[in-house]
Amino acid sequence: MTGVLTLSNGQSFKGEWHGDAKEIQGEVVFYTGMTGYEEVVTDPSYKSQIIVFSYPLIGQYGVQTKHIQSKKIQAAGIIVAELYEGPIEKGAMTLASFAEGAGVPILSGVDTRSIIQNVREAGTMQSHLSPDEPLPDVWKPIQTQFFTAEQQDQEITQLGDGQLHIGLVDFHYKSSILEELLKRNCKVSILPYTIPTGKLDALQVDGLLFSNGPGDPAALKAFFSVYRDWAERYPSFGICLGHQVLASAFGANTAKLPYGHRGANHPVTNIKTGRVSMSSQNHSYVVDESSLEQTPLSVLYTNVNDGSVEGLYHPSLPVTTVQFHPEAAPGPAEHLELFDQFISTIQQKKKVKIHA
Ligand SMILES: NC(=O)CC[C@H](N)C(=O)O
Repeated sequence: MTGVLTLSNGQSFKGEWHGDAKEIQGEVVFYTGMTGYEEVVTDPSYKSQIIVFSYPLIGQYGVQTKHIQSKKIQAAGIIVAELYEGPIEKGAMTLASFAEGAGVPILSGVDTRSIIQNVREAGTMQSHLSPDEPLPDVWKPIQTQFFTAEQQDQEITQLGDGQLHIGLVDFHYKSSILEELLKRNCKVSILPYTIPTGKLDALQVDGLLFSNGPGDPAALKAFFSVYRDWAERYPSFGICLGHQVLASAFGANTAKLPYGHRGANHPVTNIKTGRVSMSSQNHSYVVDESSLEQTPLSVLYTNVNDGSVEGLYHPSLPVTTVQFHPEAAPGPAEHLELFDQFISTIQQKKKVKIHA
């Protein structure tokens, strides 16, 4: 069956339609990594987006549950130049059957380069993906708000039984972030982002990790003063949305990039050491550097390509944030050391506390 992607700038692209899904609308974004489609489509930060993969062949190693980042496919749609449909390793399933089971359409055989050129020129835009359905009269606005200020009826889940107790502030975390903490022998409490401060304090965590997540960080505005209070009292590490939220909590502003950074080879410079390293990225929003003047935070990393802010630190508190993804799932593993640094900062602080 044929399907068609129509961008809100009027350009349309025909391809082969896979699955039973009907018409969907979503923001088109593109991912430039050569591998990692299993992690990408299940990463909650891609919630409701239609992902175009720039690498020309996708699906070549199937899908294995050990790589997936959440319970389901989070992307609204998947667009590839060529879809590999098998044979695949025993125990894996094809990307097509994984997506079909999740009700997520794949459009293959599409000129992905041209779609990406459009997005690079016009910016990320709303799009319509359907099996030859007529275009809608009214385009839905791009969904950017994924959080509500109401108290969520979410349990606190505890995993691991290590000495260090980390609170993972859950903005729809990737499972590999949790795994990095568990690998380092931490006890982890997964905290609803709306957890009341009294309840958090009662848990007596040693540090907080503010997770990745979908959409606009401004959607969490109602909590910024609460998160600032937490970060001033607990060693804190923010990843991607967590970085944006912590920066905002300390008074910074965020802005939307024209087409975002999504890939596995984004070079960043550590301002303190001058070292350039490769990072995995997936974001649309960035911290506005000029707004940092109104905060106590300083820049730790910048993006080599466009100079945007890629990480922050607090000069006197154990607070570090990164816009990129140190958990490297998928992507280069050279920033895994940031988890070690987070843990050792907490350990040092605990030692001081014990000997004080
Ligand atoms: N990976 C993330 O946490 C993404 C953060 C945010 N949703 C953005 O697009 O900028």
